[in-house]
Amino acid sequence: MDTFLASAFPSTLSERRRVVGLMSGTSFDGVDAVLVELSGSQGTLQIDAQAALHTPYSADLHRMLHDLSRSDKAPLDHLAALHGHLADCYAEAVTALMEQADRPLSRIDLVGVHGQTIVHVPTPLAEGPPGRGTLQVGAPGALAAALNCPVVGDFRPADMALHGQGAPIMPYFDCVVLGDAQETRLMLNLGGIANVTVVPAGASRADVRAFDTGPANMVLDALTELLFDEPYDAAGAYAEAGTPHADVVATLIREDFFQQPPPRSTGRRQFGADYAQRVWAQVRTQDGSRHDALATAVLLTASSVYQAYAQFIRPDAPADRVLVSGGGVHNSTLMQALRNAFAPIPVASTSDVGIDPDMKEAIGMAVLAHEWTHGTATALPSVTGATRAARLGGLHLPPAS
Ligand SMILES: Nc1ncnc2c1ncn2[C@@H]1O[C@H](COP(=O)(O)OP(=O)(O)OP(=O)(O)O)[C@@H](O)[C@H]1O
Ligand SMILES: CC(=O)N[C@H]1[C@@H]2OC[C@@H](O2)[C@@H](O)[C@@H]1O[C@H](C)C(=O)O
Repeated sequence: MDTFLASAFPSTLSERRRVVGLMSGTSFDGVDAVLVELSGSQGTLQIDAQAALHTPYSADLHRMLHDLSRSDKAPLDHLAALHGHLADCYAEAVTALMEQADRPLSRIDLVGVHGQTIVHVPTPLAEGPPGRGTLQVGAPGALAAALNCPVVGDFRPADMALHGQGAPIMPYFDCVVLGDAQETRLMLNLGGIANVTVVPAGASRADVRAFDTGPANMVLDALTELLFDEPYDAAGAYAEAGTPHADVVATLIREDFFQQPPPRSTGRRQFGADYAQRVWAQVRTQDGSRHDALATAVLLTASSVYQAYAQFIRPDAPADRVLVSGGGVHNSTLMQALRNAFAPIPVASTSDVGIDPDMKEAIGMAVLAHEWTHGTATALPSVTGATRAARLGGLHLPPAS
């Protein structure tokens, strides 16, 4: 197979590649696209960021994704149509990225695409078919055809086949790119969901721990939409004007999910719009305002991240620094709540270590695709619970001409 790739797409396997990474996460806000030049592998990996672009989803697409992920009776034809439509959206995002970089599409050697998670079933359902699975839409094969370029996607199933949760998959990047010989680092991504990776000073991959801590922007966005009719709480201004209801947080944080030891992963099924409604109902019962609801959701995020750290990470690997990525870095109220919770441990953005916090996961997808071509097993069984490390992803090639 590598022989075929080498003859049909020689630049894909050249020492220094131009790789596009595409991420669209649980916030359903749009597509993050990066162009990076990558060379080396694992310990010798070098990343040279060239261009980055966020392309927002249209309001219609945002709503359709919400509807699909919320409903237990989502129409299957809508799902199939979105699988194709998202691939078109990704192709448009890549085209805009390359225009911004002033480079032709033909200069791309490889693409890594995460796809849009619609539903993730890491443990068997109580009712229904047996088995576990994960569904990311945005067909990588269609994207390969649109861009006429090899695409690596479907990063989660191989780990699940080896009894892992198939998530999180960023810890490879956190360890290889952001790990440090002297400093124990806690990487915190504040996307729709909050997730952490701890990389102890000088650690090997087996020492890395990572898991989803619970909600981040997903609940904040749902409350902002419900109460202010806006997509998100810009800079956390509404939350800052409110007062957090600490007893509501104390009640919510006692629930099962927050006690569950890692490996654990979650998503919109658990912390979607219904959950936001519950938070609002509890704040309202105490005559709280809509600003208080946002302040409470901010405190819930910061407290659940800190509680997870204190319970499951600190005993073995006390952190020297917290490095935050994801859209949540722009929410100053949330960042302040995290600084309060973690003090005296400093809480900074990944930009302090040279990684654009808005593009970390997109760069991660480029790196996973690049490592796939090197045959690197990028899953971390210490994180996902798999029986051994899988080479994450599947290769999709353009149709033969
Ligand atoms: N200026 C801002 N102020 C406050 N919040 C912001 C701002 N910009 C972005 N955000 C938040 O960041 C979210 C997007 O974050 P991000 O792109 O990291 O999420 P994601 O990749 O979809 O999620 P995940 O990493 O969980 O898959 C938005 O929905 C919004 O809530
Ligand atoms: C199944 C799925 O899409 N999981 C996402 C989700 O969004 C955030 C968090 O939950 C994280 O575990 C994961 O994404 C990142 C890219 C990961 O796997 O590392």
